[in-house]
Amino acid sequence: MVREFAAPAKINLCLHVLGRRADGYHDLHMLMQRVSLADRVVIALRDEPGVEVECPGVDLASGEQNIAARAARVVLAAAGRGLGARICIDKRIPVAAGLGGGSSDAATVMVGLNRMLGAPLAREALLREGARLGADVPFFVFGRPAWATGVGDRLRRVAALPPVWYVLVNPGFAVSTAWVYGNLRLTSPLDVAKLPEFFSSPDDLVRLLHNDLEQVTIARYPQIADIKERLVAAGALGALMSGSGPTVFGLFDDEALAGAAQAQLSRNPEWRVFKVSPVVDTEV
Ligand SMILES: C[C@@](CO)(OP(=O)(O)O)[C@H](O)COP(=O)(O)OP(=O)(O)OC[C@H]1O[C@@H](n2ccc(N)nc2=O)[C@H](O)[C@@H]1O
Ligand SMILES: Nc1ncnc2c1ncn2[C@@H]1O[C@H](COP(=O)(O)OP(=O)(O)O)[C@@H](O)[C@H]1O
Repeated sequence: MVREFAAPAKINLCLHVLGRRADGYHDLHMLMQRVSLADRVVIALRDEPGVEVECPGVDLASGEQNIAARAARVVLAAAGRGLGARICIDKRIPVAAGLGGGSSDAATVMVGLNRMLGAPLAREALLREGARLGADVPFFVFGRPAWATGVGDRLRRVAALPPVWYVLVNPGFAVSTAWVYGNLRLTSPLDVAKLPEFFSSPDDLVRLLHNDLEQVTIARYPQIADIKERLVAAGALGALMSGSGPTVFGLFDDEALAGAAQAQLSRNPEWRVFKVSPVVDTEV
């Protein structure tokens, strides 16, 4: 049996760091949304045990170090039928970019393989096992826009978000999430009660845009501030670094303007620029 799935990227519309925990991780308060830039994941079931992963054309680990392999192993073990899997990932999401590509691949493999094997894991188990693979994996299993708290593993539905377009600009270098958290200087935490719950217009989203990880990342990579300015000059209502960066997204309420901004920013040959829209909900 062979199946193909889309593994979408995410953006963090807001990311507030509440504090450092005893285990070294940070408690967060985020609004997260999946967008239409996606890796293509092909899963083939095999009669013999073992997992193989390849990501053609990308300098990424293909064995056990690939998070998609670890995700597959969890589901195959739960099925307990001595089966294996071969996974091929067409990486379209830039790697180590703040777009959650690895986490999305892992969640997509867990959910997809689980379905192919007759659902040995219930939704709660997928969320729990996903959290063991990476802090962002449960959000992708969740399958809809969400408020994410804890390390990103506690998820709560958000009322419908307004239709908008985003232009993603990736400057072409990778940033390590662990490095960003490790160099963070914590400021006074946010009063979460002040965050809005309902978003009826694009302006409501613009008011939310905030990322506590921006300062440390921009201090090392000033190009990120430059990209933000260019997106706003090209007509974005607001622009923000996503997650630990370095990808920046601009928020547009007009698709043609977003298209023009994409064309304009694509003139820089070092940048990868994508025009995307929010992904429709897909609950497991
Ligand atoms: C910043 C965010 C925002 O969505 O995403 P990215 O920008 O990386 O996609 C996440 O918090 C990233 O989540 P994820 O990339 O899954 O993190 P993990 O692999 O579990 O952790 C990598 C390292 O980051 C640090 N870490 C991660 C999450 C967190 N809440 N606090 C942390 O301090 C830890 O040092 C950990 O060892
Ligand atoms: N399938 C995968 N896709 C991307 N990165 C992966 C994958 N498997 C393991 N990794 C590792 O995870 C790290 C984080 O990658 P990624 O999820 O793309 O970034 P981010 O955490 O910024 O969203 C990479 O540096 C890479 O070495």
